[in-house]
Amino acid sequence: MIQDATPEIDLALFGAMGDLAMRKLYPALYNLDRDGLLAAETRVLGLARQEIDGDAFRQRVEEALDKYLKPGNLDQQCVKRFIARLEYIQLDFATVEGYEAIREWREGVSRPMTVYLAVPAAIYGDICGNLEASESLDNQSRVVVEKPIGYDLESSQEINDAIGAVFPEERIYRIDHYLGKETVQNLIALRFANPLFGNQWNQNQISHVEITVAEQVGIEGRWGYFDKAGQLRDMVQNHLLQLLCLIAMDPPSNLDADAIRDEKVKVLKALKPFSRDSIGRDVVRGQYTAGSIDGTSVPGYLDEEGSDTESRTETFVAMKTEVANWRWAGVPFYLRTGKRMPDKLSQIIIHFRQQPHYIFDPDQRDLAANKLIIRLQPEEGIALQVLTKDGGLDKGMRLRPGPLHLDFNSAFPKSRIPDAYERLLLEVMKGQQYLFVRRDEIEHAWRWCDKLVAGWAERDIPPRRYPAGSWGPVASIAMITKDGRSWYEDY
Ligand SMILES: NC(=O)C1=CN([C@@H]2O[C@H](COP(=O)(O)OP(=O)(O)OC[C@H]3O[C@@H](n4cnc5c(N)ncnc54)[C@H](OP(=O)(O)O)[C@@H]3O)[C@@H](O)[C@H]2O)C=CC1
Ligand SMILES: O=C1O[C@H](COP(=O)(O)O)[C@@H](O)[C@H](O)[C@H]1O
Repeated sequence: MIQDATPEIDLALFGAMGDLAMRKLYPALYNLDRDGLLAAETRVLGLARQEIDGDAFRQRVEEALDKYLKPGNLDQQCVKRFIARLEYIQLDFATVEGYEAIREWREGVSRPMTVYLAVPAAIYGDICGNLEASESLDNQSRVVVEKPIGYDLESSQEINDAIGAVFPEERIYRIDHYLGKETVQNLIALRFANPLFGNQWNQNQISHVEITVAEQVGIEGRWGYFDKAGQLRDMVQNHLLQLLCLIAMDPPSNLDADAIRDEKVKVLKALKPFSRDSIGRDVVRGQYTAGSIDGTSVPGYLDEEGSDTESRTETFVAMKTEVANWRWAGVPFYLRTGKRMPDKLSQIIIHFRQQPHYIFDPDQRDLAANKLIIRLQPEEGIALQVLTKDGGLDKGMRLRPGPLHLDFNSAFPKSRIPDAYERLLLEVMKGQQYLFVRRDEIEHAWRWCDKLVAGWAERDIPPRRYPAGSWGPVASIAMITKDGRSWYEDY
């Protein structure tokens, strides 16, 4: 059944034959269609430079759905309905020639057009300029752009200027797909709907925060892109800093996009820059060497396809940082992300302070602090680790840590947890921007990262090696251990 809440749109998808489109966007659009969340008239125009016709394009998309959707979600009738929405135009995006075909596709149609740029950011400006020059846009058209926007502050400003010359900020949707993950939404609910947490959320009650985003994959054939970027630009500048902002921000006055984004910007501005000394002490860069993941041997970074054996690009970063404001002064935020780690795992751990006076067994003192464990993947859920009395007559007043657990899959068994791209595409269709990143957020994040990169270059700090399948260089463990703490390990 179509829910009339989703407005109809025309989606022009640049990069229609690329990895992102095949792996994420068509499956997400199909799932929305299957769940009755695509308006009947919504159409999708694939644009790419391959010389194929509409039928061959639809065939490729159908194969992608077969490959990337969970078998239980494939319903042949829905596949047929979804595929019938697709059309294809062959185009070289860099030149204006051929863009008139988009205008022709839109002739006689009044529904808004959304342009999705699933292409490298370096050609966002060309595409926006060509769309404008060919008069393919109107004053309702929106644009969706992917991360990373640029390589540093300067390049991101150039790209944002080029997009902004054609689209006003309120019609630009900058994707950070972590913001579409179910638990991230729940983080907002948890923090701002529950006084239990809202009132404890500060340096008086929280001792430190951990954010781990571990990936099992390596660079997946993306050497050309990744070796120029590295894990700091690929993951920290966007996903980890966005998570940090959602944890650290003050309550917004309402759920409007700008109210939320204003608060996130304040956090980014308050992030302490690293000094020459603290870079060596509080940041660890790593690069994986050959190893094994789930019992399968995998090559080291320098042996990946297309590699340059001299590369010093990092595939792992761990750091201790701080948000220098009244709420968070003195509370370390430990961040860690890497490729080729033992598990795919994204989680945030909020470590609460211990009770001011402790009355239980001194041997158990280390247990005596609550932790809030916010799991983004693989199993989405939130658990509060509390201490209770260990059961049994022979145990006396022994404490036992255990979770008060909210596992979204078992708590809400009937509702499928949607992929981040489903949520984000739906919000674009509805014209809601609160899950998208504003220009100033991106630029403040780059400013902070650029200083770190400059510090690495100045101090000439090479990445430390870690075997694929490990939790990163030993130095990343030492970095937190010297504060008398450890990375949360209940994987
Ligand atoms: N893949 C992913 O998981 C993620 C991707 N992203 C971002 O999404 C965007 C797309 O990434 P991804 O799909 O992986 O990239 P791909 O290289 O797989 O796809 C990009 C597509 O754009 C096409 N293209 C590039 N230049 C032109 C041009 N001048 N004219 C016509 N077609 C052109 C390429 O065509 P051709 O093959 O002919 O060169 C290719 O099909 C990037 O900005 C990336 O950073 C962000 C997060 C995750
Ligand atoms: O943006 C990116 O994210 C993926 C990790 O996303 P996830 O949803 O699978 O956690 C990362 O592998 C990729 O390098 C990066 O560009």
